[in-house]
Amino acid sequence: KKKKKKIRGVCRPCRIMILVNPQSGRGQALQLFTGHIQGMLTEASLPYTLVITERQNHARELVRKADLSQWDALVIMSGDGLLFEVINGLMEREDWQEAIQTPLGILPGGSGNALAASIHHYSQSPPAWNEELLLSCGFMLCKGLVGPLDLVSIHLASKQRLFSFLSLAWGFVADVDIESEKYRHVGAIRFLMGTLVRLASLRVYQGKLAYLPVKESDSKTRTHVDSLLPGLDQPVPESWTVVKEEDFVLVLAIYQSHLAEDLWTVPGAMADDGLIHLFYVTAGISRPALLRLFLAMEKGAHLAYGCPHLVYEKVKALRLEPITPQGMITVDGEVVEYGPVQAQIHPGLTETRPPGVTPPPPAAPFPALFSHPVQSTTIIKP
Ligand SMILES: Nc1ncnc2c1ncn2[C@@H]1O[C@H](COP(=O)(O)OP(=O)(O)OP(=O)(O)O)[C@@H](O)[C@H]1O
Repeated sequence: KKKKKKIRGVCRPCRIMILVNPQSGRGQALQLFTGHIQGMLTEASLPYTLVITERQNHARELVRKADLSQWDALVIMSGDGLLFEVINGLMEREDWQEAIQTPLGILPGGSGNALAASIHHYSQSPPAWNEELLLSCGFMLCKGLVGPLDLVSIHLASKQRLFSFLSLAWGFVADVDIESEKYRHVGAIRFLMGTLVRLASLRVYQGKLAYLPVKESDSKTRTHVDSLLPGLDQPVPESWTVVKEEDFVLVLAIYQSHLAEDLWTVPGAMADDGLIHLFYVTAGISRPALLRLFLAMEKGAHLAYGCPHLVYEKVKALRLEPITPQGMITVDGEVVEYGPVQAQIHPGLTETRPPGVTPPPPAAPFPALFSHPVQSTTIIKP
């Protein structure tokens, strides 16, 4: 049984900062907030402060400087990109260890909404899309339960280090995600449109892939300082598996169940399972077979096809070194510098419940809010 804590339950009302990106999705996030969420928060007597983001990195700068003692939770109403900004803004702070434990929430306002769809799925509710998903996330937010969330630390060739809660993608998935942004006015269907366009000009991407597989005997012990990752200029350790193939159609490392509202990519994933779910598709797959995989993903049935080009591994760390000179790599759906990249999971391990906070009832729904309970040894900033 998962332990969950409540952000309320102490003697004063909870204070929530809600960051809304008015440009996200079809540009209706603010209207969706006022139409569906505002009344819910008022009825639940949850005081909040609304911040409307004005530009890229606005939220990142804001949380980097915010007095976090003023806030019990930071909630994002946008796509996954704004949460990526907020998490990295928190990790850039001097007091990042404490800052990253601030409960974070998400209300779907984008066109992908992978984390919102994943959280809804973990709550064991039947699938929901669009406004129904928003309402579900709004209800979960009002219930105020907090659970742990895994983070993945990502190293780029420029020595930049990023923190990711969703995915690292190269090849087909990254291309579709970015190329389909121009269809964002159509909502979630943009991914299907992007998939069809990219299928028409299917590419093979050359590169080297290696990973550290999870072993049965592995316990979810706390890891040190990206201890699994050698320098990017060093060879991978012998315990790693080096993939023989070097011609790929896609490589996708994902750590939540959903890649988008209607893409149930990892049927067994949990928010804090301590795993990177690594998928890759090798060259030679036909266009119809690739399309079938993505269509089957809506019901989480893609692995059942036994497609010989699709490989799925549970790993703790991985390294990708593209050989193809140009291409797209995305982290949580955002483009990052193209080149060698490696990643390691940091399990959202311990769940500490502050003294005096009553444990939630056993039948409590899954939390809508997450924190990453880091220990001083878990992640050390460069
Ligand atoms: N007012 C704004 N104007 C333009 N861009 C903004 C604004 N506020 C935030 N952003 C940026 O928009 C980017 C995209 O945000 P996000 O992924 O959350 O939404 P989205 O792209 O609509 O979602 P999805 O990827 O699911 O379609 C983020 O990088 C964020 O920095």
